[in-house]
Amino acid sequence: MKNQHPLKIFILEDDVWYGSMLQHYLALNPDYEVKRYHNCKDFFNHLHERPEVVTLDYSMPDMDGSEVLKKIKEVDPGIQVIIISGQEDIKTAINLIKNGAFDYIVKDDDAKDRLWNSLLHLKEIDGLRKEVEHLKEQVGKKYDYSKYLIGKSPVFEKVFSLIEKSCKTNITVSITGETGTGKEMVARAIHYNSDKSKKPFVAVNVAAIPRELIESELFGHEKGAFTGAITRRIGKFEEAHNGTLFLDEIGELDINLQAKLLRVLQEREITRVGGNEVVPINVRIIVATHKNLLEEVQARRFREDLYYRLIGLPIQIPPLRERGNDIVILAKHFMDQFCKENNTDKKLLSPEAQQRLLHHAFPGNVRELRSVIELSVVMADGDTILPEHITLNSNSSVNDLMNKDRTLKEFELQIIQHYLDKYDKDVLLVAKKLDIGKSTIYRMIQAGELNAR
Ligand SMILES: Nc1ncnc2c1ncn2[C@@H]1O[C@H](COP(=O)(O)OP(=O)(O)OP(=O)(O)O)[C@@H](O)[C@H]1O
Repeated sequence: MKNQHPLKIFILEDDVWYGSMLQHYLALNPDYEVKRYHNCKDFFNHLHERPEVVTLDYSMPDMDGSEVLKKIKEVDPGIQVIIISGQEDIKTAINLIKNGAFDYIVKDDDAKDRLWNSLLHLKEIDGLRKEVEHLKEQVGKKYDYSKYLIGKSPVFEKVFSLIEKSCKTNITVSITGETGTGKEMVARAIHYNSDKSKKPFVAVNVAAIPRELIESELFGHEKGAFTGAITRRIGKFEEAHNGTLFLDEIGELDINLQAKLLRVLQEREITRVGGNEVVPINVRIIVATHKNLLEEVQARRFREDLYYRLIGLPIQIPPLRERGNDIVILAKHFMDQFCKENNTDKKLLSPEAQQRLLHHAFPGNVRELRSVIELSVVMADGDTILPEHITLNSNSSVNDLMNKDRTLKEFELQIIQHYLDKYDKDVLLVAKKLDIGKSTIYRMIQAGELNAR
C-alpha cells in the first residue's frame, strides 16, 4: 500500500444493491475514497488507478474469485484484497489467504461491520509497516556524527578530520583522552560511518572485567574449560566478526594477555579458552586509553610490539578545558536535550553562568559538564540558568588551580584562600596547617588579597 490519503478502495461486486450499500457505508469515513465496479472487465480497465484496497465478491459471474485475486497481485502485490463471499468455506478462505488475500468475510448481517474493522486493522498494519521501513531507512542512513558529537573549536575540528580519515579505511585507530572526553563516541562515529556500519560494534571495557575473566570474555571458552563454564560461549572477537571491536582502557590489559592479543591480531584467528578449534576472525580494532601508552611502554607495563601494532591512526581528544567555547556550545546542547527529554520549556544560559562554566577545569570533561548542566536545569525555576544554579564539583578546585597559568603569588593566595574557606576562616589553624606565619596571612587579609569574612 502507498502512503496516500484518502485510502483508495475499489469495490468489485455484481450485486448492485449490495455494492451500493457497501459503497455508501464505507464512504461515511472521510478518509476513504470508494469506487464501485459491477464486472471484472470494467474493474481491470481501471486497475491502473492503483487502489490500495479491493473488496472482492468471490463469485463474480465473469471470472473466478481466485483468478481475480491472482491477476490483481500480478499487477501490484501491494494492493490489499478483502474477499467477500456468499458462503463460509474455510478451505477456500485459507487458500485465498495463502495466496495473498488480506481477509475473508462472509456476506451476512455483520459483513459491513467486519469489513469496516478489517480496513481499520489493515491501516494499522500498514502504519506499522511504514514505521519499520522508516526505521530501516534511518539505520541504513549514514550516522551523521556531527549532530551528536558536538564541538566547533579548532582542536576538536582536528578530531573530526581524523574521524573522517579513519572512516575511509579499516586502519586500526587508537584514541587517547582523559576520562569523559568522548572516546567511545568517537569510536562509534568511526564504526557507523565505515563500510562495516551494518555489522556489529562491540565495546569491551578492559578495566571493568576481572583479570581472570578477560581472556574468556575476549576469546570465548568451550564447555568445561574452567569451573563455571557450563556451556560454550563465544567471545567478543567472534561477536564482532566483520564489524568493529572497541577495546576501551587497553592500557589496563594484563601483560600476559597482551602477548595473546598480539598473536590474535597478527594471525587474525582465535582459539577459545579450553578449545583447539582455530576460528578465523575479521574485525576492525579501535582502542582507547586515558593513559600515555608510550610512557607505559617505557615503564615496561605495556609491550612495545603490541603498542606498534595498535597505534595505527592516533586520535588525541583534547580535554574539555582546552576546547574554549565548546564548553558553552555543549552546555546549551545538553540543556536542550534535557529539557526535551523531560518535556519542559527550553532554558537560556545567562552570560554570567557561561563565565562560571568557562572558568571551571572540568576534570571529568564532557561527562561532568553534562551532569552539572542537568542539575542546573533542575535547580533553575525560571527560564534562565544563573550562576547560582550551577553546582561545580569542589574536588576539582585543585585541578582548577593547576590548569590555569598563574604567578606563584596567585597560586599562593588561592591555596591560602582555599584553606581559609575550608577551616571557617580560622587564621591560626590555617597558618599551622600550611606551616606559614599567621602574620603573613593577616597582612594579606589587610591588603584585601584574601577574604576572611
Ligand atoms: N563531543 C561530544 N558531544 C556530545 N556529547 C559528548 C561529547 N563527548 C562526550 N559526550 C558525552 O559525554 C559522555 C562521555 O562520553 P564517552 O563515554 O564517549 O567518553 P569516554 O572518553 O569514552 O569516557 P571514559 O572512557 O572515561 O568512560 C557521554 O554521555 C557522551 O554522550
